[in-house]
Amino acid sequence: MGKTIAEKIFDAHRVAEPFPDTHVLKLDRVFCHEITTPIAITDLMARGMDRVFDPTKIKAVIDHVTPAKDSKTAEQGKILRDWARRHGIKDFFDIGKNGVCHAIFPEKGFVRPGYTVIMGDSHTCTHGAFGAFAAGIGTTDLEVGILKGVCAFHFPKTIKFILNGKLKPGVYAKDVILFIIKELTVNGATNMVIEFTGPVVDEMSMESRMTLCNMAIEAGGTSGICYPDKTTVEYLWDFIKDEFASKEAALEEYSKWTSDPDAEYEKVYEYDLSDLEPMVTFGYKPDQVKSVKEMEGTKVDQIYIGSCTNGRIEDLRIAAEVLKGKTISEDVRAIVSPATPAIYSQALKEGIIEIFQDAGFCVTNPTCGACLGMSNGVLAEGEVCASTTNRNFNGRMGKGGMVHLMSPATAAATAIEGKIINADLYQA
Ligand SMILES: CC(C)[C@H](C(=O)O)[C@@H](O)C(=O)O
Ligand code: SF4
Repeated sequence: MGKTIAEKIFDAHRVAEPFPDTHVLKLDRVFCHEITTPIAITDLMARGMDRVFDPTKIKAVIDHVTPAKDSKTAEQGKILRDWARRHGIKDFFDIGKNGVCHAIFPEKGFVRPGYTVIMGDSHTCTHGAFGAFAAGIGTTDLEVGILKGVCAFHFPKTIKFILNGKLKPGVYAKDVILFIIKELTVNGATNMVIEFTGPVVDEMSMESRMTLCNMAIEAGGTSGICYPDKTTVEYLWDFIKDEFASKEAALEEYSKWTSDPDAEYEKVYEYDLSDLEPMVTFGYKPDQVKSVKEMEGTKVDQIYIGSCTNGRIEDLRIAAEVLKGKTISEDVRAIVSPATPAIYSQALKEGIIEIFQDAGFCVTNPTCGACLGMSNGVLAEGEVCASTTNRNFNGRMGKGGMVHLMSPATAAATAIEGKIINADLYQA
């Protein structure tokens, strides 16, 4: 019987199987941010176990609320900062150099095909875009990961999506993943890995694959995963060129991280996405999804473009294309948060920041910011936000606020209209 990519990664990392269906895996990366890691650090200190397994495999960032907005968030940042210094964690990204964890860590080349990655953050599944097994975990697992460099998982039961056809212009990875979550429902992939395969994925950039994998958790998935290919090698090349004689050699090595044709799946879904329309959520659950056309005319108060889902350069380019030479409706306010300093700089160079500002957007520093309703764009009671983020839970961006999840193109068009609208009106 063949194996899935996740099973192969498990086989290559398993150090023990102490109980049936408990696979203890060696970790290649432990990622950390200032909301969840300080709890683990404080607990480890209290137990007299203030140690780390390998400072080169731990990467840390202050990203959720930065610059700090109050004493509590200042303290969280301080605990993480002091810990990184104390243990010689060189890859620690603080104010001025920091960005959203799931954008900055891949951008720095920290994720490779075949890796195991954990983080105390639910959207860690994003990194599966590189052909890695990447999972969000809780405080206890994080503590063990930091101390020992291992983590226990159940067998990676896998659901496979074969995405055929070619996306229409104006339809993006965000529309694809919203469609998939609608099909799966919010529990449809609980404790399972979601494999994204097929011509639609093959055509996607790494940025788009990250958008796809990012929302695997919104269907309950442990990790999203794409097979590494030429696009993966191109993206990583600057970081791996000393390891391989050529890109072809890298591709050959990474190709082992692919599922066998006779691998066993829990379920296989196959779709032709050639007719897929832009999608948007309408309720408080990410599986409450309709086409943008069905939701057209819904009034919004705020537009937010950013986050680990859609705050990358590709996303800003797409939104700027729609916004170029236009201004946002007088009835709304709009905020954009480039996900990392490198994305911000690139957007500046390309004139994208100017387009956003001329259109009337507020441009913030790289941060999770408004995404989780803790800073930089909290909604008031009863307000509605058109957002490129990944969660529309009740009150997510502010108590009593409502969020509609959509692509950067739809968000940009919605900013111009002040109501949800299909971006095709503004696209050449
Ligand atoms: C703060 C953190 C624990 C949380 C998560 O795990 O997802 C956050 O990133 C979010 O998106 O709500
Ligand atoms: S951008 Fe939003 S979803 Fe992503 S890690 Fe930050 S808070 Fe969580």
